This record gives sequence, structure tokens and C-alpha cells, in this order.
Amino acid sequence: MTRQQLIDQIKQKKSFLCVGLDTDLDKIPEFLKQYPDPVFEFNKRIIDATKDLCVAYKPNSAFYESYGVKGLQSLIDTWQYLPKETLNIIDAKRGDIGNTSDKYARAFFDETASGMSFDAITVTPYMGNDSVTPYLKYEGKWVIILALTSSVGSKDFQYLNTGDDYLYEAVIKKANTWAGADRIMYVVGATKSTEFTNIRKYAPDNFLLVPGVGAQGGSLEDVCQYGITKDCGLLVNASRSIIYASNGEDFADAAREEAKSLQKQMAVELEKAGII
Ligand SMILES: O=c1ccn([C@@H]2O[C@H](COP(=O)(O)O)[C@@H](O)[C@H]2O)c(=O)[nH]1
Repeated sequence: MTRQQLIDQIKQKKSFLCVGLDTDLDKIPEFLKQYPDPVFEFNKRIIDATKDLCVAYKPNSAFYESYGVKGLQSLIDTWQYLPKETLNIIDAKRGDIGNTSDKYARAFFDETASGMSFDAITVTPYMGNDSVTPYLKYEGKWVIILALTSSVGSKDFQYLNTGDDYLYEAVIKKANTWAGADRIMYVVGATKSTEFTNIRKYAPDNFLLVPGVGAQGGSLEDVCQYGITKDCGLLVNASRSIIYASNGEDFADAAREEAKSLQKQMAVELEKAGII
């Protein structure tokens, strides 16, 4: 998906919501367990209930890998079911030497090899250039680099002073030399909303994938106040607060309500910024 297609979709849906598919067998409604693949059945119903309200989906690979072969099949089936118009992100947070990254890129981007071809992948920048650039060889695919995460532990390394910059600032500056804002996004946690002004100094045009609203307590309003750009430039993710809004038979309707409420707030923010 191109940057322009993403922007057009945001304007059309009046939304920059990313629905996180962190599907946990221990948390899904009991009645789904009668289906051959309860995880896929759950995802299917969540996707059907939310696809007109969001512009992206983000399965977190840990939730699938933790079920072995069966989990991988659920992930492949989920990818096949995802709408073609949404930006489909695999939250895998990979990072390794070049030839290994080649294999990760093949696993998540090459449908003929693995059965999956996500539009974007999250990667960790710690190992530098050769760990990230293999993903960029796949034309039209996005790399989403962890910059300033929503986690409490973000302070352990990301705020280390490298001389002129915090480490997270140095990461953004360096990664900007690998590709432009049409191929690279950054992860910035909603729990770090006051840092968005600073981040926009280094990444004025890049889309930011923003996890941390909902279950982690980040504020959508604050993220927009400091982070929105003329093209929106934000994909705000919510996982648990949407997909586990209810664990009864009404779970998909409850997920829709939760997604609708976020989408409505997003429409207000897009109007405030003059984007729609
Ligand atoms: O800094 C980060 C990077 C990634 N995540 C991931 O996003 C979702 C958040 O889920 P919620 O249930 O909405 O809290 C999850 O997949 C995390 O692994 C993050 O939270 N923070």
C-alpha cells in the first residue's frame, strides 16, 4: 500500500485506527471453542465488525507463534481474510544480521514462500542498517521501526544520552537515511504523548504507529495535539480494549462499539486539523 492510498483511506473512513489482533485463546469467548480454529473464528468476526471503522490491522505474532504450527496456520488464515484496502501490519519486532533478516522478510512478505504477505512489519533497530534494509528490498512494503516505545522499560535504553541526542532520537535520524517517509514509519507509544512535538522535529512526515491507548492508558487527544500532521501521520492502535470489550456472545458488537467510539474521536481530530 502506498502512502497516498493510506492517506486517502484515512480521509474516506475518517479514521486512523489500527485494530490490534492480539488474540489469546484464554481470553476469547467460550462458545468459540467449538470451532475448528477458535482464534481464526474470533479474528474473522472482529474483522467483519470493524473493517469500515479502521484503516489498519495489526496481529501481534507472539500470540500466534505461542501456539506453534496451529498458531501459524491461524495467522496465515487471518492474513488471507484481512481486507485488501487496510494496511496489514505484522507486529513481529524482528532484528538480526542481514541474511537472517532476509528470511524474516521472506516469512512475512513473500506469499509464495510462506502464505503471508503483510504490508508492513515492526522491527527493532538495535542491530542497525543491515538488520533493517532487507525488508526494504520488497517494493511497496513498509518497515516500522521501534523508536520510543510505550513500555515502562523504554527509559532503560531509549533515553540514554548519546552526546547530542537521546538514543531514540539518534535512531530516527539514522533510519531516515535508509529510506523516506514513503517506506519507513516509527513506533511511538501513546504513553509518551508529550514527546511527540520533539519527535516531529526529526520525523516531520513519517507516519507514527502509536500503541498504548485503551488498556495502557494513553490519551488519543494528547497524541493528536502533539503528533498530527497535515497528512494525519498517525496510526493509533488499540488491541485489548477493542477485541476484549466483551467476552460474551456479543463480543463482536462490543468490539464494534469500542472501535466506533475511537473512530468518532478521530473524526473530530481530523476535522480540527483541517484534514477532512
Ligand atoms: O511500544 C510498543 C510497541 C508495541 N506494542 C504492541 O501494541 C499492542 C498494544 O496492545 P494494547 O492491548 O492496546 O495495550 C500490543 O500488541 C503490544 O505488543 C506496545 O504496546 N507498545
